Amino acid sequence: MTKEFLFEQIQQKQSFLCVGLDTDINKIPVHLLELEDPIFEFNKQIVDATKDLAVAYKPNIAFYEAMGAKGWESLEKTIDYIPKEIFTIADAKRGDIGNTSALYARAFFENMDFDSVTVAPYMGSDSVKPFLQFKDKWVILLGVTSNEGGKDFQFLEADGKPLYQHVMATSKAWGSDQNMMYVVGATRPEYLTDIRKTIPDHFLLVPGVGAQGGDLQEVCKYGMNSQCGLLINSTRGIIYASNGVDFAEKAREEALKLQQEMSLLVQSI
Ligand SMILES: O=c1ccn([C@@H]2O[C@H](COP(=O)(O)O)[C@@H](O)[C@H]2O)c(=O)[nH]1
Repeated sequence: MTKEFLFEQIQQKQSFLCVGLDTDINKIPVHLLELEDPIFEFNKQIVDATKDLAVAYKPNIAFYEAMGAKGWESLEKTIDYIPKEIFTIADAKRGDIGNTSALYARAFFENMDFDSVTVAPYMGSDSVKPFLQFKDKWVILLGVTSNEGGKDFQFLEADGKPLYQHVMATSKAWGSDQNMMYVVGATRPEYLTDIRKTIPDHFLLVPGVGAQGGDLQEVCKYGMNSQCGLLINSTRGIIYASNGVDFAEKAREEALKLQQEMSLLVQSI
């Protein structure tokens, strides 16, 4: 998917919501467990209930890998089911020596038809560049993560700048704002002004709204750009709003609350 198309979708839907699909067999409603593929059935109903409100879906690969071969099957069916105009993110946090990264890239971009994959920058350029060889596919590089432990390394100073700034300033030359995005946690909006000085035009994937307590307005105040520039992810706050038979309906209600807030913000661009 191109950046222009993504922005068109944001304008059309008045939304920059990314719904996380971290589907945990132990958390889904019990009535689904008697079905052949409960994980896929859950995802299908979440997608059906939210697809007019979301511009992206983000399955976290851990939730599928943990289920073995059956989990990969549910993931493949989910990706095939999501409408093509919706941006898909394999939240896999991959990255390895070049020839290994090339195979990770094939797994998500050729074997499965994801639009993007999250990649950890720690192993440097040759671990990231193989993911950038695919037309209209995206790398989403970890920048400033939302978790408490993110501060263990990401803010350490080198040459007067925090490590995450080195990551962004160096890596942006490996691709462009047409094939790279960065993860910036919603729990750390105070870094967005500085981040926008380094990468004014790139899209940011922002997890941490909802269950982790990140604030949508704060993120938008400092992180939005003229093409929106943000994909805001909420997972547990949406998909586990209820664990009863009304789970999809309640998920829609939560997604709608965020979309309505986003609509006003899109209009202000
Ligand atoms: O810095 C990061 C990077 C990734 N994540 C992932 O996003 C979702 C968040 O889920 P919530 O339920 O909305 O908290 C999840 O898949 C994380 O692994 C992140 O939270 N922070």
